[in-house]
Amino acid sequence: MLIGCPKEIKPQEFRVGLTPNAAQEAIAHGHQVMIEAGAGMGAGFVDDDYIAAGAQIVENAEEVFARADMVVKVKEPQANERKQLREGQVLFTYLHLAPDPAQTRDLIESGVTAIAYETVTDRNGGLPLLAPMSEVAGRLAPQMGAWALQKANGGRGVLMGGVPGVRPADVVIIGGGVVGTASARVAVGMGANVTILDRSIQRMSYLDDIFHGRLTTQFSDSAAIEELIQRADMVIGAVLIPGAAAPKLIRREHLAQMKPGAVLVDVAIDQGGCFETSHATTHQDPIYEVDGILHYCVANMPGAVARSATIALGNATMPFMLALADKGWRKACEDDPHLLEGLNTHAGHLTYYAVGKALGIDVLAPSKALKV
Ligand SMILES: NC(=O)C1=CN([C@@H]2O[C@H](COP(=O)(O)OP(=O)(O)OC[C@H]3O[C@@H](n4cnc5c(N)ncnc54)[C@H](O)[C@@H]3O)[C@@H](O)[C@H]2O)C=CC1
Ligand SMILES: CC(=O)C(=O)O
Ligand SMILES: [Mg+2]
Repeated sequence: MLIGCPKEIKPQEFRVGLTPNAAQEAIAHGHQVMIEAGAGMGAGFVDDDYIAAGAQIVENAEEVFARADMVVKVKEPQANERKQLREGQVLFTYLHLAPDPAQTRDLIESGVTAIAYETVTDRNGGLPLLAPMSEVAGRLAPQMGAWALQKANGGRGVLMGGVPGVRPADVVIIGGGVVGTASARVAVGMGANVTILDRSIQRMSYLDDIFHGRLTTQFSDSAAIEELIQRADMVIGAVLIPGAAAPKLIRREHLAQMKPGAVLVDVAIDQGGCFETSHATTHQDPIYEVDGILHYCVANMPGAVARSATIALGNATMPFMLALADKGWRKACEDDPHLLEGLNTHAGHLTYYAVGKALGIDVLAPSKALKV
């Protein structure tokens, strides 16, 4: 199979879909790999690294999209990239379709077989291709929030760890999955007073165990959220209902009850965000203010630490990428129901139920899509 990897074109996205190591593995499996010139630069991989791995460098993305049997990327295809996708081609990348009707329509119309990293599952009920980036974004969230809390950036001027005789920042984390746990680890490490909310008692029990009383867990209902945000300096939104649009847990009227200059970090923004007033921002212009409350809503946070994030993502995607290349998408998905969960569009059909529900589009069952 000919595997192609274009340079990412989303603003300030420096990750790359294939590392030189992944390219070398694919070539060892008998495949050909084509990389757009300069695609790895932002993550510290030069063209010569790919050439040494046995890959071919091509001058532009058009050639990658035109020739590749499978396109491997990081971010959802942008409008210009979507025009170049076609039926019979496999696209393997993050998609986040539920909050993105335009992308969903374009992918369906293109006929491409699109497998979304964020909906591939594992046998423990986890999301193995989302988890590495959730680890990264989760660790970044308190760091970005702490920066926004600084007075010069519009924040309350509160230091995360406080100082002797002065209270630390109150940090509320909604959602105690991979992002929430990683955020808690960093916020606790910075000395903040951390409360983490989830709806899974089992998950809170795990968090209670591993943090040894260094944070408080609380069941996530609207009363608890309303009470906690009134004294919060920072709220981190880290909920997920896989594949679905994020529930809006803080609405605009709640902002008036918060402390002026408090910060909302909406990590769940790639699924539409869990605060009503959130809209996606970029690393170039990451924060904005609504009713005196700062919002940080960067939808590709790991792009800020592109090298660490690219390697972490590449480690996770490699076995799936190899299975897709070795067996073809159909056999790979037939053999692995967890990979089949990643199938979001195929041959003009939407094949993921939570997206269909969010956007009101009919869905072809993935098991039936295997036969189309
Ligand atoms: N902005 C960015 O750059 C990035 C964003 N993300 C996003 O972060 C979000 C979280 O991802 P993960 O932590 O990997 O998911 P996860 O599945 O590990 O954790 C989600 C948690 O939310 C909990 N939850 C669901 N509904 C809830 C509610 N109403 N209140 C409180 N908790 C609730 C679940 O029980 C679960 O523990 C996703 O939307 C993901 O796409 C992930 C990586 C990068
Ligand atoms: C998960 C995701 O959207 C990202 O890493 O950018
Ligand atoms: Mg994202």
